[in-house]
Amino acid sequence: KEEDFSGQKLRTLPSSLLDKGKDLVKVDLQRNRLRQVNGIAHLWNLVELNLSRNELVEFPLEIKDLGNLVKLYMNQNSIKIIPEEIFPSLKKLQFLKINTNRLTKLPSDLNRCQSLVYLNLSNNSLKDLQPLVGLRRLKELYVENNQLVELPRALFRASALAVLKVNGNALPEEVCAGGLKDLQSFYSMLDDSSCSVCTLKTMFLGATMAGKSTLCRSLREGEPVPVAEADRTVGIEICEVDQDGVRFLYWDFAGQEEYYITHHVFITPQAFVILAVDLSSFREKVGFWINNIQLKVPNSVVLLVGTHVDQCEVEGEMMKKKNDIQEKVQQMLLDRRESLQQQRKNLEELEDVSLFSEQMREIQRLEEYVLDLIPIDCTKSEDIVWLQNHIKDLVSDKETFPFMEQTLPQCYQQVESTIHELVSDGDVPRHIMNHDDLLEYLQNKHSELDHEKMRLILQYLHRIGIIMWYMEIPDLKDMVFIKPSFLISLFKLQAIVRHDLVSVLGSISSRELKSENALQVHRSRWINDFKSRATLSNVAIRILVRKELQQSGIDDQEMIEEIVGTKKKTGNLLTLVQHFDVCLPTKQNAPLNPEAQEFSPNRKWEASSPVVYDLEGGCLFPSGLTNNNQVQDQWGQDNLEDINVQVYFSPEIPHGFFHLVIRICSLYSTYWIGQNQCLFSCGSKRVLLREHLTEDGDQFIEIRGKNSDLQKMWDVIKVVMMRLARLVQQWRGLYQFVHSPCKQRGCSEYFEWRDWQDWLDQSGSEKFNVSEEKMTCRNGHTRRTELLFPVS
Ligand SMILES: Nc1nc2c(ncn2[C@@H]2O[C@H](COP(=O)(O)OP(=O)(O)OP(=O)(O)O)[C@@H](O)[C@H]2O)c(=O)[nH]1
Repeated sequence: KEEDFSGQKLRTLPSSLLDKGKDLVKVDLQRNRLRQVNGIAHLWNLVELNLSRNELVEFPLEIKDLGNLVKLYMNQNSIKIIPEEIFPSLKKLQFLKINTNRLTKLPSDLNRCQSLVYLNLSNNSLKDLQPLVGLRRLKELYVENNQLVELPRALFRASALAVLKVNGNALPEEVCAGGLKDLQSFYSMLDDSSCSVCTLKTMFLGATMAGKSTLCRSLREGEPVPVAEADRTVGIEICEVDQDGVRFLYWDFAGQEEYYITHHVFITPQAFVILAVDLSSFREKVGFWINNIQLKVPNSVVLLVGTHVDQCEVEGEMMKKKNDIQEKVQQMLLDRRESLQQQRKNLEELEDVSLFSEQMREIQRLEEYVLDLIPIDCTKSEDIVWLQNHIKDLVSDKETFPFMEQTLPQCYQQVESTIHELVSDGDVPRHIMNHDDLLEYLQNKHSELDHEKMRLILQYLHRIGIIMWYMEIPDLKDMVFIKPSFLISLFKLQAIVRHDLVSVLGSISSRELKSENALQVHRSRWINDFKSRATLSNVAIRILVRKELQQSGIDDQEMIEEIVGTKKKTGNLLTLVQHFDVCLPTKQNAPLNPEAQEFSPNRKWEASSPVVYDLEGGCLFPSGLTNNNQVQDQWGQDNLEDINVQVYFSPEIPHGFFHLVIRICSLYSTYWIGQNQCLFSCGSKRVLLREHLTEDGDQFIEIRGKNSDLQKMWDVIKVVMMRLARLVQQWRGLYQFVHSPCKQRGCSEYFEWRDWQDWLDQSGSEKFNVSEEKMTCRNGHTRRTELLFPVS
């Protein structure tokens, strides 16, 4: 009664299948090359049909005759249109997957398929979901990554709907992420009254001393504002400028290398980037910046602004430099486009192209937008005014900035004004407010907004940077930074993210040491630990932060304690930087206590003198590590029988990416970290992550496991790859390939992983698509498959 014809390169339905006629209830035809399924109507008793990952362009009309169908898989084809009059006949159909196709429109009678409970329409190009209104039993609906600008209100009134996923559409991000309830709240607010707003987050990026702060402040004032060299940006500075109906939120990023690792947190999609380039200097790495931006936010608009024109001494130097940079940028973009095209072509040439439809979509989505370089002299009024006008013209172009205008409920603005009033009234001296207090205050003024609605508004205000509220961090969710500049200045205060840390540590006075019961010897150890192991004791962090807070005039002890933390409780600030992966918590290993009382069941066990375990933890700053010695010592030699998976990144591994990868290791209790390697133990298994970077070559991260129990090792590798994949989602311009290298010494061949994304997707029903017992590489070396692939 069941037939499995999957993965057989079929182009038509075989007669051996069709002959079975009414006897069949379930057929699996996934991973073939079917463009039509003529004859399928013979199988009129079918209850489940899987046609996913084929080459269907048209939805087969004959499916209409399969009136007993309960489950239908049509995902990962190239279907463009579904004709009318199919779904009304499928009276029993409960489950339909038609995600990852090319649908632009749904048949208007889809809502007559009244048994539907599960419907997946993600990854298409749908603009309208009206045909879904009236599906009374629908419980789960997936419409992620389409082109929806609006959702029919009646959809939410369907009482059965319990899951609705709409990420990746032109709807406010936080609303989509929140799911059904939030969508309901949002639309009910929108129904009350709406307005359209133009907000543009503008980020100033570029090398240190390039003139970012000068540009930012001068554009804000409309005239040159000199910035003293001593007044370098630390962390990020934010300000707001209203110009001709457009609200610019300027984010001025610090250019020093120490801060790059915090950038990824604040660089958000749909932004305008002003990339400052010092034309009088020869150290500019424009390519580095553009690459970073492209990898993280491929759809942002980048304007290159060349500064210091007045300091280009030799005549013609400026033009030469400008042309040179522009040429290089053009070449870089061209290379990138070509490499994307090549990747696409490679995929298209593969035998079973349907397997790669998800990847193809990803590649097509990537595009870049870099505008010509504008040379200016930041000390000249007319240049600043000219740039201001130029930006004004640019942003008024809807093609360049399609995302700028959004329709939002009117109450969003009202709540924002209330918060501004609150801050300017000076009612709250602290810039930080307890979440419940803030909510109470706001609800007093806006009684029509319930908790849920207010939360959505606060989330929106957080996204655009008006307030900062990290509701996803348990330790911080009760706290709202109603003045984000304060948070940034905390980062600035954050004694620990700074370029001159060693000298700051050296300047800690005896009195300051005493406040934490520390001695001079401790101070020396902190300096040594930081220099040699990139680790800083929590005690030192507390001293530095307290000092900075006091220096900036904050004397509220309760608040200082909350931010700084105590021996028992981590301060807010540390929680924050750890959450942002700027540093990792480390435990200083306490030596085993030989006096410790042995544990035996049923006998009361008492801890030995707690003093032995009272060594305080610290923070590790991966960016400060300079070698891999410790990791190497622990790992020993590579072994030919190690499990070895290579995850390639195209076009390259982003700057600072490996520091985030390290985080994966730190989730296991025993781990060692080096400059570009990290190692962890999970039970008896050891797994090494190693970054391979060459300027011109392929860049990849190697995951290597010492071969103990194979199945268990693959399980651990799967966890690592899942975390890696989740991390990569933050770099929308990044593309991954996975290989297992041939295990023969000296052989450069490899085995390509195909279905690894499905393998990682725990909800995916498909298994890993390798069935042979042994695999042979192109050079003829044979190995057992389970050493190369996680065969289930
Ligand atoms: N003569 C001249 N000086 C400029 C120009 N642009 C910036 N400067 C000066 O260059 C120095 C560095 O400028 P900043 O704006 O602080 O540079 P930044 O990129 O913000 O630097 P970081 O904060 O370290 O990242 C300051 O002293 C500016 O006054 C320019 O076009 N001409």
